[in-house]
Amino acid sequence: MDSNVPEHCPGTQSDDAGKASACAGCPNQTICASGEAKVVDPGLELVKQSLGNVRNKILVLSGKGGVGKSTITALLSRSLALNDQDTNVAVLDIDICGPSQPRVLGVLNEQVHQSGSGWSPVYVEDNLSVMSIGFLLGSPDDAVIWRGPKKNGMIRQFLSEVDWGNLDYLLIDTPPGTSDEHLSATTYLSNAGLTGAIIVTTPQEVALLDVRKEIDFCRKVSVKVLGVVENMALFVCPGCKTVTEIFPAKTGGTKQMCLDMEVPFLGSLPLDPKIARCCDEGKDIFTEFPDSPYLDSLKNVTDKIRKLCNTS
Ligand SMILES: Nc1ncnc2c1ncn2[C@@H]1O[C@H](COP(=O)(O)OP(=O)(O)OP(=O)(O)O)[C@@H](O)[C@H]1O
Repeated sequence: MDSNVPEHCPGTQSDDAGKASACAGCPNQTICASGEAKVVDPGLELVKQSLGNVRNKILVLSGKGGVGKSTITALLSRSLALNDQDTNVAVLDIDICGPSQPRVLGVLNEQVHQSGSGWSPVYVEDNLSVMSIGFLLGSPDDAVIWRGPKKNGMIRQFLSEVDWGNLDYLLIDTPPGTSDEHLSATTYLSNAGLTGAIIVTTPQEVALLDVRKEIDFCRKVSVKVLGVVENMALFVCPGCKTVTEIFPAKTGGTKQMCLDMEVPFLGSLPLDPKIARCCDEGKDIFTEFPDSPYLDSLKNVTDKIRKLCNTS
């Protein structure tokens, strides 16, 4: 991080830039107060250059927390990478306050290294890498309490200073909702050619309400919605095989919401306790439980996303 940024910096784009009490003593105070810093963020060009060899850049979003966004990001990355050893996939975790990719992808104790060409991501497989603020924290229990400009700086660094190499897919795991992280990421990525966003939800009404807001956000910032993935829709009892709807849909569920909002429905994934266990332990469900019905559904979702990317 740029250590010269004051902790409560209002940000170069703010009307208070250079004028807030936090700006006192900052080396950029004069340029910020003059309004010159507001004009062009040099990070935009840096990110564009850095991601020049990344074919598909996909944001993974959710309206609510806990609907399975990080899990789907991780498993989708494994699924894309597994399909073809020549397909290079990476995950960027910009959930700065709750990074979970190092744990879910089983690389919790790894460290990132800095080289002449930038930060090297951590490799989960030969063709699957991950970068997360989780690797930079002293301990997984450390809280990150940052204001918007500092988060923006971190995201810019992640997007412009990681040596990803040639990538077919970069999946970006975000925090829930529409906050500073989303605005930063969409600004930098749109300029660098963002393929689109995948939105994750459960069929629960409260989650679907928030998905509508997420779709609205995408439209306002001109991000294409590749589609919506429904998670934890059904539970098949491993003993008696009874199928239970965990969150019964009262107003038509995710499919109907997709029709109403005119966005593609990418598929439905079941609730499977093996998923939760594998993700908590950082194990790979593809090798641990290759017969899990979850994986069949995930494969269908992956195929649809691959097709959407090849055509977009
Ligand atoms: N299909 C599933 N079956 C069983 N458990 C699941 C499934 N999907 C996710 N989970 C579990 O649900 C919990 C929440 O998932 P996850 O952390 O991916 O959600 P999230 O939307 O990323 O949350 P947040 O945005 O708050 O970080 C995790 O314990 C995860 O293992």
